[in-house]
Amino acid sequence: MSTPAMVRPRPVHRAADLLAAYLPGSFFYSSATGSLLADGVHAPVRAGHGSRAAAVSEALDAAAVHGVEDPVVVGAIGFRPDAEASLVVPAVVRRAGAPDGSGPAGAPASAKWSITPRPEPEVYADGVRRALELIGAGELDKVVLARCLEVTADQPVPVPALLSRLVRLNPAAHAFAVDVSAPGDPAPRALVGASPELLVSRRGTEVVANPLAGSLPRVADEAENRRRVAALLASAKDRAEHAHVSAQVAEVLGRFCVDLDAPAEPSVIGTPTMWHLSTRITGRLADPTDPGSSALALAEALHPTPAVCGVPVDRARAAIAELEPEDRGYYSGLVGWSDLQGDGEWVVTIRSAEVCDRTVRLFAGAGIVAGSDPAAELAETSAKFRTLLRALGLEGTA
Ligand SMILES: C=C(O[C@@H]1C=C(C(=O)O)C=C[C@H]1O)C(=O)O
Repeated sequence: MSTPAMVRPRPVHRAADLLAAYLPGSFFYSSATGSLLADGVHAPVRAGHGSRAAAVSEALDAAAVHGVEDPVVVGAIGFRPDAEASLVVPAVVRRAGAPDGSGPAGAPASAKWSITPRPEPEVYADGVRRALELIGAGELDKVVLARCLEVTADQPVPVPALLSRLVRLNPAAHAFAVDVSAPGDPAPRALVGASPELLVSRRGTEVVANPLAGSLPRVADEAENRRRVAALLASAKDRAEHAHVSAQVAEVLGRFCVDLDAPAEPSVIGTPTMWHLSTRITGRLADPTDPGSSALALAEALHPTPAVCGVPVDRARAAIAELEPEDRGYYSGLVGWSDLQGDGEWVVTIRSAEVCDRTVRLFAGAGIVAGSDPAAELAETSAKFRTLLRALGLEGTA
């Protein structure tokens, strides 16, 4: 079994050192398994939907032939099949352990802000009603509807400080910052976030996925939080919403794995702002030497899970295109890294924003199934925005 890149013996850095060294244009990723900072571009990886995993393996092989030691590919892929992707073999990679809560916290930006919801909250709630009609008519079983907050400051938003605060406030999350600048952007564009959701990781033969779906906002009062956790576990609506995701993830991984372990009952995980039903699914790869079983190949086979799209997937995509006025861009896509051995870690791009100069575009979505309540779904998206709003120093706004 190959040793995962992030735990290979390395010159010792602390996650806080990597965060302090992060500059706009770098790639940063941290999770409970370690941290990675990548700079420069040895080679970009250009490939479309369906051929990315193969292009990534080729780019990694070519980088190894060119003498790059332990090459990795890092980056992000957008939601739609024809969406943008930003994948590179970086020139320099530094690794460290998991964030330990130390390091720069970065003061909240003191800028003046204006916040524009897109669409207006009532329009989002109307979209939920329309989705419920489609579900009632038997067109759909589940669809995830998202909305956007466009936040504009009176000065450029400092991405390093925002990233540091995201990591400090969400030490257990999969935190990331990816340069997603594209031709035509008025300034460099960064995708930043603190996702609670592991799409898939692969280390040697071991595969792990941790789908989430079915949520309630977390509050300050601990007795109320205990009630919410119990309510979530007891809610038939939330369990049905969750089961769509856990079943699809287990079905897809079952094509690649032997010894798949998919618990029948969800548990609850907490983030600083939310409670989610969660299922940790593990498996052993049938053929780890097959390039078609790389971490990114698994991620592409899973994406989009019903945690961000819906069931059936094509009708859910069509409903999203009809009911969401804003293009999702990188939101609800995937972010992560893959190495030469095919190991890697890819997370669902949620609790995220795209930052370009003075503008921050936040997205948050909620799964709609029979029994969903438009006001509760709207409140759920507001609560999900809190991850980024807190990091921006804009707590209490949505
Ligand atoms: C779509 C988002 O989150 C996803 C949807 C969830 C839900 O509908 O309950 C829960 C966690 C995530 O899988 C988001 O945060 O924007």
